[in-house]
Amino acid sequence: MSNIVAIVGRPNVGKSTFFNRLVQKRQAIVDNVSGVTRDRHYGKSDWNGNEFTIIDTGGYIIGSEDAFEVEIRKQVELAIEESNVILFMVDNQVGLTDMDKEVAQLLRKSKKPVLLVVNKVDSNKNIDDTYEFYNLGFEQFFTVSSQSGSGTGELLDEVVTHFDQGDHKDPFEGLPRVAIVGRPNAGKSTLTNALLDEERNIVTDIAGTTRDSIETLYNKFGHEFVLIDTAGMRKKGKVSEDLEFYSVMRAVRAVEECDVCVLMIDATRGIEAQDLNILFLAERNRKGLVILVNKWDLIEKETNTMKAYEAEIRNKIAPFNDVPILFVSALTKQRVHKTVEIIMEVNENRNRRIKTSRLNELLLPIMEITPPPAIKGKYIKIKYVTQLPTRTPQFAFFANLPQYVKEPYKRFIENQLRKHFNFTGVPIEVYFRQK
Ligand SMILES: Nc1nc2c(ncn2[C@@H]2O[C@H](COP(=O)(O)OP(=O)(O)OP(=O)(O)O)[C@@H](O)[C@H]2O)c(=O)[nH]1
Ligand SMILES: Nc1nc2c(ncn2[C@@H]2O[C@H](COP(=O)(O)OP(=O)(O)OP(=O)(O)O)[C@@H](O)[C@H]2O)c(=O)[nH]1
Repeated sequence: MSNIVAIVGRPNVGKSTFFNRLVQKRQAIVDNVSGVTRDRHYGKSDWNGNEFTIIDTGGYIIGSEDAFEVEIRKQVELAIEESNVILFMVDNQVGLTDMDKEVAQLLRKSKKPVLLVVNKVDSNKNIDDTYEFYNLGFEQFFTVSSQSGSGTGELLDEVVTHFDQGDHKDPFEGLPRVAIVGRPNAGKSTLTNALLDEERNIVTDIAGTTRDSIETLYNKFGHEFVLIDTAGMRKKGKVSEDLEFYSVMRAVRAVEECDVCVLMIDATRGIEAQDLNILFLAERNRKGLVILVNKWDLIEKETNTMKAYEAEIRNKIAPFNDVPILFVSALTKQRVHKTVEIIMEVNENRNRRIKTSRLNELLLPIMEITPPPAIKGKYIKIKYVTQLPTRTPQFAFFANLPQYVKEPYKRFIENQLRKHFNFTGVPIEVYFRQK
């Protein structure tokens, strides 16, 4: 279940300052693990044990005031469609502006909770100035200082009360959940149709109870999974999709709700920055991943075309490149069945559990022959390994001096795990702990 909080508001009110405050601590840790550069629009945070995703919808508005009108409308529509709670931020130092009123107008259409956040209230003596914001017509408002952090706690206490508590019944409990994502026009709808259309009798559409996702059961040829499709992704043409940011934001919810993410690439365009953003999103969320190079029917083939294409992709997505890459045509249904098989295999890999005895038998001798390099004359001794009881593959290695084990050695270990067990398409994590 995903909980997504979106921050909207006119430029310069402090959205990214607030965003950074929330994601900072955690992001530093996550980035360290994956080596991925921080996305300035998307991050993870938590409050009292409630994990959530925070999206900063700002920062890309360029050009004239007219352009602003259009952009802010898109921002707000996206926030309404894709998030669970919306934070509408205004600036107490500047006071109430016409732009704020326009944003408020758009937000009134939302059925999702909107919390008005008056930012830059740096000291209590500014509180009196905030009352003009009552004119925006929101029942409740919160005063914060993104710079110092004051007021954040009270705001978050309220935010988490609006989260999906997961108390509704999932009719597809236990089945793998699959999201098809990719840039506009990559062929997502065509693939969905190819998978589902012809055998209508075994296709059921169930609109999400508290969410807006549409979930469709795929059950053919002995394979069963749930295709998830968010309402926002389905509505076509409502928002122009030319900006990199939008296609990523549209993918956020689908990626969070899935077990396996199918990333579709248009073969005629190749893998692009947006695709990599979605891929990192899946990796950071520890989801299974399958890459489909679609529209392969349009490519002129010579010897090695496929090989070269594949090599280029693997190079671009490194270091996480133990990922299935399939060349398909959703239109002619070429290799669509194979795609299903691979999705199921990746899901199986993601659930793979390896016995502690087997891990130790295999890895201890390898680590004996190739130990981590000694640091300042100190030798690192790894005593045993175990897979953690987590939902996705994570391994703990117990050692005398875990702090001395560096990234390259962790990579080496990860590669050994991948060499001996099938974890294709699955991010795995390796931790070193004190023993
Ligand atoms: N005094 C004060 N200044 C703040 C506070 N929060 C943000 N600022 C300042 O306000 C300015 C704008 O902040 P940003 O976080 O970049 O604003 P934004 O809403 O993300 O702006 P866009 O990226 O243009 O959408 C910066 O100079 C911040 O330092 C605050 O709580 N108090
Ligand atoms: N030649 C060829 N065309 C394809 C293939 N798959 C999709 N197309 C075409 O590409 C166009 C876009 O396909 P869609 O399935 O609508 O793409 P989408 O990813 O759902 O697009 P958005 O909804 O805009 O995000 C359509 O004209 C399809 O007919 C393919 O395998 N081969």
